[in-house]
Amino acid sequence: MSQLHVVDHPLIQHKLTIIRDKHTGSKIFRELVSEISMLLSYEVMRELPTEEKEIETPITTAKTKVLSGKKLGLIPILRAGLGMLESVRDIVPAARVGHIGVYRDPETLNPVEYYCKLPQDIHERELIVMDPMLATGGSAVASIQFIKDRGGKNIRFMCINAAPEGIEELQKAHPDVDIWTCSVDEKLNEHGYIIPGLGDAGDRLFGTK
Ligand SMILES: O=P(O)(O)OC[C@H]1O[C@H](OP(=O)(O)OP(=O)(O)O)[C@H](O)[C@@H]1O
Ligand SMILES: O=c1cc[nH]c(=O)[nH]1
Ligand SMILES: [Mg+2]
Repeated sequence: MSQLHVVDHPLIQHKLTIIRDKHTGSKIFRELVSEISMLLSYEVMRELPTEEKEIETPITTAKTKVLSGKKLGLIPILRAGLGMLESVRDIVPAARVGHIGVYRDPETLNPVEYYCKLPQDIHERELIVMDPMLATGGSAVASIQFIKDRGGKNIRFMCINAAPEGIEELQKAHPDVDIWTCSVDEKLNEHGYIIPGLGDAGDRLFGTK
C-alpha cells in the first residue's frame, strides 16, 4: 500500500487558508499555489539519495553532500498542475519536464486525455506528478497509468488538496505511488468538487470563470 504524507506545516496551512478563501483573486491564488508547491516539494524530495563530495571552502577542504545524480522528472497534469511546476523546477533546475493533458468530463467525471509529451528516458527518472486537486482520483489514476504505459516506474504524486475518495482510489489503482498532500478534506459534493475545498483550481489559476 502506498504511503500518504500530509504536510501540514504552519506556513503551508496559512497559505492554504488564503487560497481556500473565495475572495482571493487570481494573482494571489497563483502566487500562493506556487509557494505552497515549493514548500511541499521539499518534503516530497526528502528521501532523494545523496553522495559525498570533496570540495574546498575558503578555509579548508571538506567532505560534504550533493544529490547523487539520480535524474528527476516533473510531470504537471494540465492545466492546474502548471501552477505548481515553475517553483518546483526552480529548486531542481536539472529536472526534465513532461506534460499530461487531462480534463474531467463535467457530466461523467471521467478523465479525458488530450495531450501527452514525456521525456524519452522516463524509465530512468524519479518522477513527481503534480496536480493541486485530487478529487475522485480519476485524473491522477489515468495520468499515472499513461506514464507507466510509457515506461515510468518510480512515481510520486503531490497535490495541495485531496478528498478521501480520491486518496482511496489512487492508492487502490497505484499502490506503488506515494502521495503527498497539504490537506485531506471531508468529502466530495454531488458534482465531484471537494468540500470544503478551494473551488476549481484551474479556473482560479487562469481566470477562466
Ligand atoms: O480527481 P478528479 O475527480 O479527476 O479531479 C481532479 C482534476 O480536476 C481538475 O482538473 P480539471 O478537469 O478541472 O481540468 P483543468 O486542470 O484544465 O481545470 C484538477 O486540476 C484535477 O486534474
Ligand atoms: O474541487 C475540485 C475538484 C476537482 N477539480 C478542482 O479543480 N476542484
Ligand atoms: Mg486537470
